[in-house]
Amino acid sequence: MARTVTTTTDGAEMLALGRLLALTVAGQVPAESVQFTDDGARLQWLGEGALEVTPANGQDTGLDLVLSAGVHGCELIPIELLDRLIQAIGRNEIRPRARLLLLFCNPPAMRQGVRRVGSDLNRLFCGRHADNLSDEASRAAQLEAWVAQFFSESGRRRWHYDLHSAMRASKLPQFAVCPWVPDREVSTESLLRLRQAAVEAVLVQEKPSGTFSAHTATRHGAEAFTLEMAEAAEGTWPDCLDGFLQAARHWIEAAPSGQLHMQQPPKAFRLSREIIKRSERFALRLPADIENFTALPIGTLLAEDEGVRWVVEEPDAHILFPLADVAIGERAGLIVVPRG
Ligand SMILES: O=C(O)CCC(=O)N[C@@H](CCC(=O)O)C(=O)O
Ligand SMILES: [Zn+2]
Repeated sequence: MARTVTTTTDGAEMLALGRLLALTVAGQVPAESVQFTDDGARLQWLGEGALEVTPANGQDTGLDLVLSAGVHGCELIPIELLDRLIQAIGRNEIRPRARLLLLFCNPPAMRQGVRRVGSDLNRLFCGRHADNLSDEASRAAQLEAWVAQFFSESGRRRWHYDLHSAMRASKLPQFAVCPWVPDREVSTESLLRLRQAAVEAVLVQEKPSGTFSAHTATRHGAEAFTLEMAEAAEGTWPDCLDGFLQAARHWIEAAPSGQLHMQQPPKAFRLSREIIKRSERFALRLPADIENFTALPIGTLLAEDEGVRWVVEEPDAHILFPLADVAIGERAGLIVVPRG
């Protein structure tokens, strides 16, 4: 049985496939595409950046869990979080009792440390790659194909957490975006599970989008979220990142969820308005370092564009994802308000 191992700095043995991040960034094909942990979990390299894990015989508890990161190559914290989880599986420290699909989504952007090389990958899912000939469109199609194969068995629970980082401080350090699914309200249990992972807020979307989590939610019925992980200034590691790692470990090991019902669900927001960049004259009129979820008094000027001024009209408004450096026609910020 194939079993290339390396030794980590603390002397522990690590399966070569536990180094998926290093393989992906180096553009290497592993010598062995299938490996087994000491406990018998099966790791299979599917292609660049993609690893499928099958629990050892008799250990599968019926959950299909997708964890993805690196859709935007400059978002380093989520990439590190996923790497830590994969390495822990490769060292047999985390013992999977769920099927896993672990994805580093955008290797070219990760290599360059940029949000995107060409098109924004996270706008090309739900089939939106179809009329697009870019490399990102092919990657979106490939990711969709892996997910479709992974979720092909009916009757199993399906979860997907797509890990991102908003690249700015946030009044609510860790938050989620819940994609819109026709005729489906987000389940209380999945919201409580977010809280368990140290997620403090959730933006509940009310219209379709082309994100990866929207794809798995709408096409595969998965409980899917984009998670915006907390920022960590150099040399720091906020507790909520460990909170997420601990929760993810519990999900992978199918550990009892404990006092889930005792948790308060995250604070819910809905989208009031999307600020769309219409021309090269677009300018944000907010401080460059404004934190996500900063409250916006009525009358605040947010942005100006050709013939348009974005001024706050709604009570209890907050800013999310302000970013002027986007393509024309794309979102340059969101005005969100508490939900119901
Ligand atoms: O847009 C930002 O400021 C960076 C964070 C980020 O990449 N967010 C995701 C949100 C996806 C969603 O709405 O589910 C994105 O913009 O793709
Ligand atoms: Zn992102």
